[in-house]
Amino acid sequence: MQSIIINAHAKINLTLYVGNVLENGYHNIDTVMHTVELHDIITLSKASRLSLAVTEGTAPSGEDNLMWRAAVLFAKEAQIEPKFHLELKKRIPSQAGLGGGSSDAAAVLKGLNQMFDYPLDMEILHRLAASLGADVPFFLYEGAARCRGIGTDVTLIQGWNGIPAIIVKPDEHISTAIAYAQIDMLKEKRNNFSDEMVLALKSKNLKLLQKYLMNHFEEALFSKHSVLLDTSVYLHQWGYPCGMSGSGAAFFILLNNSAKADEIITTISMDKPTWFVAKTETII
Ligand SMILES: C[C@@](CO)(OP(=O)(O)O)[C@H](O)COP(=O)(O)OP(=O)(O)OC[C@H]1O[C@@H](n2ccc(N)nc2=O)[C@H](O)[C@@H]1O
Ligand SMILES: Nc1ncnc2c1ncn2[C@@H]1O[C@H](COP(=O)(O)OP(=O)(O)O)[C@@H](O)[C@H]1O
Repeated sequence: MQSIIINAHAKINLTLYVGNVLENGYHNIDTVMHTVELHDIITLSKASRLSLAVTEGTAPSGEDNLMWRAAVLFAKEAQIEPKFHLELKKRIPSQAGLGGGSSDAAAVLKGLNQMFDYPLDMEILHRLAASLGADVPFFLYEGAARCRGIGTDVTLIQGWNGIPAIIVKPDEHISTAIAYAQIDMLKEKRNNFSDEMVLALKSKNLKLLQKYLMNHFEEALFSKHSVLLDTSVYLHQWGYPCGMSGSGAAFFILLNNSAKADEIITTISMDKPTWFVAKTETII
């Protein structure tokens, strides 16, 4: 196989409980993540050297791109020369809590493994993924999962395919590391509803899902970033399940009706012309 094209999907966090901080600065978390259809497009080709081109949208080029680091790690572990061309069409907004960079990195690991006829097993891929970022292992599996530890302990759960969704991102960028530091300042935190969220997905009950959405980054960041609080209030006006994804600044709305999603998107696009707004759906 000379080349391969892969869709690298975004994720949303339906729950995100942040617990204690570890000695290395990372935090224990408990999060229910779900893949959505919104995706970057990655093409991997055999070449004479390692190169990377971003041909649509904006993302770091060269070694600063997680895809590059994933390719180097893969080649070393598989004991082959890193001679690949990596092409990225970037459609997932960056620094948004949608895991775009992590998903791209996982797609490179999976794609190269397929291209070279599976030299690495899932356990090794998981280890390489975890060394690239706490969110990366989830994207090896996709669908729906409960992720614990620092996010790298992935348990697959029953997902809910095809919930119409809207992804919205105001003009704000939040660094994940800074967002975690803000959580350490919180005196009180909401309960962890991850057990309940697993059941809400299993029973495909949108009301239950709405009841149990939670994200500690909302509590930590809304008081410091008024744009985020304002966005949350604005998006809740329609009465559908709505929350911030990961460490922000993207939000999602989940609906029971695709036509209503179109209507809401038209309104948001008129009210907030500079925001990123996209219609998508959950996928498993
Ligand atoms: C918050 C979450 C929730 O899904 O997603 P995003 O909002 O970034 O999408 C993840 O935990 C982000 O995972 P990821 O983006 O892979 O994190 P990494 O690159 O490994 O780490 C970035 C920084 O976040 C902090 N970090 C990350 C994970 C974790 N469990 N505890 C942490 O404290 C560390 O300060 C680290 O230096
Ligand atoms: N392939 C990539 N796509 C996007 N960002 C990347 C990529 N590789 C590295 N990065 C870096 O990672 C940072 C976080 O990006 P991203 O993964 O989109 O954030 P988040 O996890 O918050 O959704 C970016 O600011 C960028 O500098």
